[in-house]
Amino acid sequence: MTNLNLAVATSLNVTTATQSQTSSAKIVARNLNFYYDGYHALKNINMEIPEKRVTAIIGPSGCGKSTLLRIFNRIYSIYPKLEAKGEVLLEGENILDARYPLNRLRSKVGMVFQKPVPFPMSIYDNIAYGIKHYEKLSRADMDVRVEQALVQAAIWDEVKDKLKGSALGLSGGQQQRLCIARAIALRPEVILFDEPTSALDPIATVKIEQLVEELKKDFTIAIVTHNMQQAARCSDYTAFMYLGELIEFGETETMFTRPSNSQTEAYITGRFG
Ligand SMILES: Nc1ncnc2c1ncn2[C@@H]1O[C@H](COP(=O)(O)OP(=O)(O)OP(=O)(O)O)[C@@H](O)[C@H]1O
Repeated sequence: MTNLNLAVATSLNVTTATQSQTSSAKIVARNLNFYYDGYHALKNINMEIPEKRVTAIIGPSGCGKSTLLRIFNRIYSIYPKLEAKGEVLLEGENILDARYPLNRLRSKVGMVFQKPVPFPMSIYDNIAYGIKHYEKLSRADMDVRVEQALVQAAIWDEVKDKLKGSALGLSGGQQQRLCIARAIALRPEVILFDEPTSALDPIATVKIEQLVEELKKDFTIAIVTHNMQQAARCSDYTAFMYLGELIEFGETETMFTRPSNSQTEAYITGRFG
């Protein structure tokens, strides 16, 4: 502990270690390699994302964090010349297999991006829009689903009186929670967060972190973050990546207090990256 950044270490959620022992793997990456037009961006990644826990993916810029996250919902497949090799199993099925239907994958694995991008429509329609793609609901059932998603994303009280108002009129933090509500509304099993607070002020950031903590009761969560304190505060497990490789994976408390790899320790303590 003495060598480590005390501010980060003291942020740790110490309850997580005991919780984590009972969780099974929701996503399993096996011998995963990824290439951008021949450039080898991910090198033989083997890791497990535990169910209904928060897994943080950390590492210096360009190490492959976002690439890994995006493979988990196969976003890359819309671009030519990008290739994944190996397996990513979601509940035992390989989602990299082209026969795994993209529609099914997108309904099971939601994504929240760095910059909130609400659709240019009402708050209500932002949530209802995605649901309509997958389900035919009556007006009354849709109202219930929209409300549930907004409640679960901790934004209902702020928007319940202006559901017909434009989503673009919300603050950045509110827009990000709306985007989280949009993902939740499809009832996914996994939610991927790609630096969800990097465009937000500290107060909005705290709200999102509290929300992530709350959401793990119902969802499996993976979050890419540059913020060590955020990883320490809101994750149960941490994956440290460097130059396209997974260097260390473990319980967050252990990683931040007793990392087994010297590169992990150097990164966590701010000596590089
Ligand atoms: N579309 C692309 N085409 C070619 N190379 C890419 C592309 N996207 C990413 N890369 C390369 O793949 C590697 C991993 O990038 P990635 O964005 O996954 O890293 P990261 O750890 O998320 O970085 P950051 O923290 O800066 O967002 C980097 O070397 C990057 O330059």
